[in-house]
Amino acid sequence: MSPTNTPVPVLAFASASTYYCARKSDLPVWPSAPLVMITIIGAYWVIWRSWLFPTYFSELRHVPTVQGFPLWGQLIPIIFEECGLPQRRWHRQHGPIIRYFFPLGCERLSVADDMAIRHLTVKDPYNFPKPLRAKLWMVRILGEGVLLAEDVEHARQRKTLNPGFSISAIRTFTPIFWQKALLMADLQRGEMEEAGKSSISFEVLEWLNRCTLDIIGQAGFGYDIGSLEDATLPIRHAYRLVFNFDLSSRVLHGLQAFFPKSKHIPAQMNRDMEEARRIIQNEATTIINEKLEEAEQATNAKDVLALIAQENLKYKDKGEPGLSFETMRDQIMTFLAAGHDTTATGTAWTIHLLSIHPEMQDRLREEIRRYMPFLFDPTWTYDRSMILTDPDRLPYLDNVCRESLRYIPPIPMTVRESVADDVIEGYKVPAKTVLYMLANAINRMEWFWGDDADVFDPDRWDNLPKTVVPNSFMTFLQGPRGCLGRKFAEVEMKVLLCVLLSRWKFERDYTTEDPEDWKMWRLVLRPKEGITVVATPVEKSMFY
Ligand code: HEM
Repeated sequence: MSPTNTPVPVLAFASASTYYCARKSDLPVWPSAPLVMITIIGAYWVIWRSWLFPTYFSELRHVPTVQGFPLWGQLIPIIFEECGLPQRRWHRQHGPIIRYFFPLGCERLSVADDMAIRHLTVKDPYNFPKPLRAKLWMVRILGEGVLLAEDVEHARQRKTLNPGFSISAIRTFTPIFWQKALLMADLQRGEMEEAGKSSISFEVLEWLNRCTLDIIGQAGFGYDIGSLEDATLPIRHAYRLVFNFDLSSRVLHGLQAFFPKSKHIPAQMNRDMEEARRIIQNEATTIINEKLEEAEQATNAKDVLALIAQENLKYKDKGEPGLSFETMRDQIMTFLAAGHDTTATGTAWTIHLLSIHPEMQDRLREEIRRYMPFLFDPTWTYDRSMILTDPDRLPYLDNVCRESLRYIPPIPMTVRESVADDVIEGYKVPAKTVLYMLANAINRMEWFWGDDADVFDPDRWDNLPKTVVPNSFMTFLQGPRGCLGRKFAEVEMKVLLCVLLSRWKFERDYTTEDPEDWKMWRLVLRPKEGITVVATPVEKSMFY
């Protein structure tokens, strides 16, 4: 029985009592009848949603449940705490599969169990697509590319794009990572010299966002966005608008998850999102106009645009119409967003963690010096043929990156909704159940990571407990819907850290708020005011 349907016996009871009351008390049937009826149905609905349904009728009633009143559910901690933090606590109290409530008694499941995660991500991923409501919110900025496609269409797009993310393809992109990272470091140095100081305080997330945006532009589409050289470009402005964290924006974003139509309310946040969407769409259109022809000629190229162009030609060769302009544009929008903010946020959080763990920072810098001494030589210029610039050779760097991505996952959660009835780890899960996999909870569960799950410790990766399985680390999700750009992001992040740490020693800027105090979720988990660090040159000679 659906909780939203008022059962026929209740309607019959309400009508009969309405009629009886009106007759008994000599009241006119209008307007007393409708009032009595509404009162009875309302009372019944409240009792049904808050008690009868969740306790006695719901097919999910056997799932361990977080205490609270289902009518308003656990909305307050979910809204006011960091994304994933309440669920981390509830999983610790109630186990790896839990039920909690959104307002009006809407049930939600959160899974942090290896087999259950495997079920959702590998065994039956297409029975658990992203809910329409979540998509409607994301589509404005991401376009309808591979991230939001489902089922056969998703499998087709993924197959087209896969070659662009193979190890050999990433190797061809690595020189771009180095060139842009070195350009960023040079520009930072210029800023310090201009200020005439011996150290500088800068917001590292903004720098990294510009750098990774330029990287995805060049590596993904052979297009020079140039946001490192010009911080005021409209495209950067657009992404800044998306991350506006003032109170009214947060409330409206929350509202849109429930009422998508609220995007038409003439509020500042809706105007900002529309402006951002327009700018990002324009940028994607420019990329197609300027680069598609070139990409069509580059038959051996593996960047995203070349792969889309080749697919387009394949259709045309078969006499079919080919991909629509909107399909290509939306795919570019997807990669522009998914391919830059995530890595920038992950790298910025790593810089923050290293700034509050100076001994780890020193150790990492010494490793970089040992493997890549040329980075500390002011006369060195990048040479793309240098095998020594492979950042995967540095074991401690690998540990630091993994641990930072475990400890603060840039995408803290993913949401799914079942299409058909299913059984997950013995629990019957009816169609239309909304389920969460929260990396920000799963990555910290003691049953995977041990008692020190909440400690930031890169060395753990040298000696993982046997309980750690692939699904204990959900930063990139898993399975056919897992992050397509995982290897791309991992190498990019390492290159960025090699360059930044060989140039700068980072300390936390205690004149600013602790970024860990207020992490906000909007596509990624980012600090409200960015991450400001005090940077001092490692080698004076690097700065002339
Ligand atoms: C540290 C950086 C990154 C993290 C933590 C990350 C994380 C994720 C996660 C969790 C998902 C699954 C989202 C969901 O389905 O709910 C995802 C999907 C995706 N990511 Fe990443 N990502 C990162 C970097 C990148 C980069 C650099 C690219 C592209 C160059 C990229 C491209 C994609 C794409 C295309 C998908 C959609 C995959 C699909 O649905 O088949 N990501 N990413």
